[in-house]
Amino acid sequence: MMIKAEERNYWIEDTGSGPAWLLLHGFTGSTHTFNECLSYLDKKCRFVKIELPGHARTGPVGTVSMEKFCSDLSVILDKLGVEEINILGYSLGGRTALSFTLLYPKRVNRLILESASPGLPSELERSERREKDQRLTGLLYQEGIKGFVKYWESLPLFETLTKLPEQRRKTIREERLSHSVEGLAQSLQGMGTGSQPSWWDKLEEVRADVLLVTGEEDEKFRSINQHMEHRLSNVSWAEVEGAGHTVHLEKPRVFAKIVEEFMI
Ligand SMILES: C=C(O[C@H]1C=C[C@H](C(=O)CCC(=O)O)[C@@H](C(=O)O)[C@@H]1O)C(=O)O
Repeated sequence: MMIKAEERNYWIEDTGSGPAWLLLHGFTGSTHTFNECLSYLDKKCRFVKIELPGHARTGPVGTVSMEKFCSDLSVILDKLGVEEINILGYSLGGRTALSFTLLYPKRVNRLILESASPGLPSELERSERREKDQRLTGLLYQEGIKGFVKYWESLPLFETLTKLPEQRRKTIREERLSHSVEGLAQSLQGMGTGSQPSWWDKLEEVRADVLLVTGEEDEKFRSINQHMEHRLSNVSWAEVEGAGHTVHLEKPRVFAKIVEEFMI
């Protein structure tokens, strides 16, 4: 269903009953992203899935900053009658989950951050990342969605996905191809890693119980999460053997077990 927040309409799926969990996909993802791993969950939960600005059925809604999206999310949760929520976020969705937790601390109970970061610590790094994402936007417009996805799939960060059976890779590719150039460009500009605030100096303020999940073969985000762990108070960290950045797709059963053990 579509739910309006200010002048933006978001695609939302609200299913099940029990403790409410908000599921936030990564860049080029959709509400389908966690479907396989959730199929291995026994625990009954209410799942609220949303397609982030610029993605899939939400589509291009203008350039939405991380803070503005979190404000929209609070409106959407109000409209769904959800006061307190638990959040599972992957990559971009993890950065978004952490942002919402810090901006609306009374609303978040438990937080699972898969392959996520609190942003970039210095303005120089953020500026350099914004320039990099601007070049990525140029590639989007130059090559179109098919050419962009071909490039995106080839990034070293996703090398471990090549081990998946072709049919699984085809499904992931179809999800990445389901977005518009304009939508992904707006996502990069508004909610890109270099566009959001750095939360590094605020991690100790997080009161929610946090579970960090990284793939053992994702060196970059293992290192980031090592630093995050030192700054978070109520935190545990699961490193998944034989997985890279996209743990929930590479090891869906293992990921589901880790998540289920953290859910209450
Ligand atoms: C390539 C880098 O950064 C991107 C990597 C992961 C994030 C993501 O959401 C990818 C989801 C996916 O394709 O499965 C993305 C983000 O946080 O927006 C980053 O731009 C990198 O080397 O840091």
